[in-house]
Amino acid sequence: MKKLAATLRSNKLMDLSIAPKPLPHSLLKPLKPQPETEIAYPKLIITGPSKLSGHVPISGSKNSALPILAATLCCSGTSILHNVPNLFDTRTMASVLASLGAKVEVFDNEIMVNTDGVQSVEPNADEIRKIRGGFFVLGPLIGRFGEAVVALPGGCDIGARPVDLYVRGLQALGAVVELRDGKVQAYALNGRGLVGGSFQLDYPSVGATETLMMAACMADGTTVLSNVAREPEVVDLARFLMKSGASVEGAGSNKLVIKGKSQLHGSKCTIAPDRIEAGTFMLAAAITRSCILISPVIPSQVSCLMQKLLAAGCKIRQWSHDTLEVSAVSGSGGENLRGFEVKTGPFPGFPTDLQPQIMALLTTCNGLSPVEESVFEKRMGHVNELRKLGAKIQVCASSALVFGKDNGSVLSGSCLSATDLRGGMSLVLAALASKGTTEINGVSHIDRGYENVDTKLHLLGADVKRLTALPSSELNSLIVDDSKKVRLKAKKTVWFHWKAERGNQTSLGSTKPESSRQVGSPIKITAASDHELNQLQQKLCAFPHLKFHCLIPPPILEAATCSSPGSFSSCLTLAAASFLPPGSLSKALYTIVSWTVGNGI
Ligand SMILES: CC(=O)N[C@H]1[C@@H](OP(=O)(O)OP(=O)(O)OC[C@H]2O[C@@H](n3ccc(=O)[nH]c3=O)[C@H](O)[C@@H]2O)O[C@H](CO)[C@@H](O)[C@@H]1O
Ligand SMILES: C=C(OP(=O)(O)O)C(=O)O
Repeated sequence: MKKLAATLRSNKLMDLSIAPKPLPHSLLKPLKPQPETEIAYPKLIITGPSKLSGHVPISGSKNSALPILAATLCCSGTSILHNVPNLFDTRTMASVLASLGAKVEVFDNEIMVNTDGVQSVEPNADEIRKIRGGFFVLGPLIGRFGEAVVALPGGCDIGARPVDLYVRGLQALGAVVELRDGKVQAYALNGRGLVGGSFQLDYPSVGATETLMMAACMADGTTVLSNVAREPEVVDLARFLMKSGASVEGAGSNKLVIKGKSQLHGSKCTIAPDRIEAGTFMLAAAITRSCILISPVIPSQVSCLMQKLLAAGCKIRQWSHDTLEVSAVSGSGGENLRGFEVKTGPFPGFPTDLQPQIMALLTTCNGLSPVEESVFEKRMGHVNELRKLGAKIQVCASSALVFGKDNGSVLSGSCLSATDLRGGMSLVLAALASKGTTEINGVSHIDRGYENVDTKLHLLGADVKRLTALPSSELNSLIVDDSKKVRLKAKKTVWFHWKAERGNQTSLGSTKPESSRQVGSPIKITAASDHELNQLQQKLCAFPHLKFHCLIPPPILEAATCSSPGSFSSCLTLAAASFLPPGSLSKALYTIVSWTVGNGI
């Protein structure tokens, strides 16, 4: 553990007699995650307009579960978390903890973490870069072990999302913090551990508040953090830490007073319901002019949204302490909902994580609705996609003006791509209200934050289908014979879903192999080198979304297999071409931009 501190101390460039200086703001911007391949699958196919009815169960909160999972690193022994949503982000967080040496066991919605075997202060950087919440382990690691090396995080691409407040806050607690090779490297300056101190955040950042709170719980002495975030997820984290033996006062207000303890112990915790998921389903009821029951939800956590929906003309009834009924059925005013103004802000302001979804609703209301995004500077990615459905929205920087139904917004199905979590969900909501069929690509963004979203909508009566790439378990073998031919065998018939482009035309298709090319009979791909063969194998084994650019001249379309060595991408192109229906692409030069193997529609 002390290796990092020793290395940093031996660095001649670093003079420990000088107080740490803040790192330049520009250096602290997270690296943008580089998507290796096109994210097309899974897709959702939604046919609307939908009418919803019945009850929807709300899962545990992603944004509470992530910092609480990080906080288990503060605790010796075992922590048991119930009601953890089964999401890409929580599974990734579990791998982050495991990469440090923690024992992590996942049973459906329960996660047990035992940190007694933690041997590293450097979590797997690839996992950290996939999500935002992974970065929060910085606080517990430096708090408990005196040092940490954590890669800059990923998460939704909705702004620069720098981490300067985390760094300056840790420096105020006596840490030396450096940025090297895209990683934040930190150690406690006095060689023992952090010391309590005071720090005022320039902005009430949720992640920085949570990270500093966890670090301060194990600092020597008292820490005062001011202008902190007041979000319910911060309160949930404080509750878990206090159950584990910490002393945290003021959670939910803008000032935290934390008395450091030398040790915290594992405890049990039930993750609170996800207020953003609940809010999204409230909006689903409104946009489809339906009536649904939503529980569990803590009404005070969605009061901002309730005010907006009531102003629009929806009816909301509280059935019990954690059950709401949201109704926008025709006859009760639902046909003609009124537009309204939205400005996002830190809690108790309107949540930025509901801005894209409420914008979808506004496209179906009457009147002009101004929307101002004040938390993230680049959270308008959904607007272009909503426009493809027929929405009329003008954008200027972080503000938008939504022209409602009476100003010409009429939604009808189209082919869309999700580019971030909540933006993706706004497309789902709009698709539910659209006439006809909408295909939504990039649903993996939505799966980061909504557990079983398609099943929940289906049970409410929506016509929603999920199209997935075939799971690798369905593939029974990838055979490489002596002549280095790669054969893909599947247990059941697979389809090839492809996307081709010619000029500005895009063509999407799904091809079932002809009988002569049944899966089970091999796709033969000759690789140009062992290296390319390895690359191909790895990609196919991991169930890939292969992306390549290669023109297919019509004569080669006739070829069923590639018999001579060529480049990796041209071999794949030929393999794909061999599965296209004869003549489908032969009339013009197309570029295959992506293809995947999956189930039939
Ligand atoms: C995993 C998680 O809990 N994610 C939530 C968390 O993200 P996250 O914790 O990343 O969001 P923050 O509250 O930190 O970000 C708010 C604003 O503060 C800025 N900032 C933040 C830190 C910093 O060191 N410097 C800085 O300038 C950000 O760029 C952004 O403009 O809160 C956001 C705001 O409610 C939510 O949208 C996210 O869903
Ligand atoms: C922005 C979000 O997530 P993250 O911070 O994990 O990217 C979100 O949940 O809307």
